Amino acid sequence: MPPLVKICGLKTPEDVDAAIRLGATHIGLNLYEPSPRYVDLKTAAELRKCAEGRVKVALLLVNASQIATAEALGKVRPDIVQFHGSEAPEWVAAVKRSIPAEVWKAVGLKDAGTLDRIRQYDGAVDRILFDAPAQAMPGGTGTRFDWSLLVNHRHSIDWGIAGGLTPANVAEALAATGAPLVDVSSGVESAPGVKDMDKIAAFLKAAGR
Ligand SMILES: O=C(O)c1ccccc1NCC(=O)[C@H](O)[C@H](O)COP(=O)(O)O
Repeated sequence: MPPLVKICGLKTPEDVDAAIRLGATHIGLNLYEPSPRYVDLKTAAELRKCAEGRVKVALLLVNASQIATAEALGKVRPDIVQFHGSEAPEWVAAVKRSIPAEVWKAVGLKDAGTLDRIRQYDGAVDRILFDAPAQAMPGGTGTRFDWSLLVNHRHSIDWGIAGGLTPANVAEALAATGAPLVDVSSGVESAPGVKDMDKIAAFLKAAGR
C-alpha cells in the first residue's frame, strides 16, 4: 500500500489544486507567523474550503495560546490539528477531547530517549510526526533526523516522518523506516515558501503514489 503523503505549507489555491491533482492525501496550512509558509486565518479558511472533501487538511500551530487555538480551529475547521511546538500532552489531549478533528503531535527526533519520552502522548493524540530536531525554526528546516532510530521501534500509535525529505531521498526514507506517512515542505520548493509543482509531482511519484 502506498504511503500517505502530506504536502505542507501551501499558500495559494493553485498550490492546493496542484497538490491534490498530483496525488497528495493530505495538505498542511501553517499559522506560525515567523515561517515563510505562514498564511493568515482568512487565507487558511479559504484554502481549507478549496480542499474540502478532496484531501485531508492539517492546520499547523506552534505553541499557540488557548484563545488563538480556539479561534483558528473555529474559523478553519481543519480535519487535523498539527501541534508543532512544545505543547504538553495534557493540552493536546484536552484539544482532542473538544473537537471532532484528528490531533497530531510533531516531535523532533534526536535520540532513543525521545522515543521513550513520546510515550506520554499515547492516548493524547492520533498520530506522532517524527521530524528533525528544532533549529532556529521548529519545523520546515530541510534537515533530516537519523532514520535508523526508527528501525525496530515498536510504534504504539499511528505515525509518520518529516524533515529534509526530497524527491531524491523519499524512497530511501520509506525503505529505511517503513513509515505509513511522509510529510514534506522545503523539499518541494524552488525558494522558501514557494512550492514547485514539478518537485511535488516528482516527490509523489518517488513515494509511490
Ligand atoms: O514549514 C515551516 O516553515 C514550519 C515552521 C514551523 C513549524 C513547522 C513547520 N513545518 C511543519 C511541517 O510539517 C514540515 O513539513 C516539516 O517540518 C518538514 O519540513 P521540511 O524539512 O522543510 O520538509
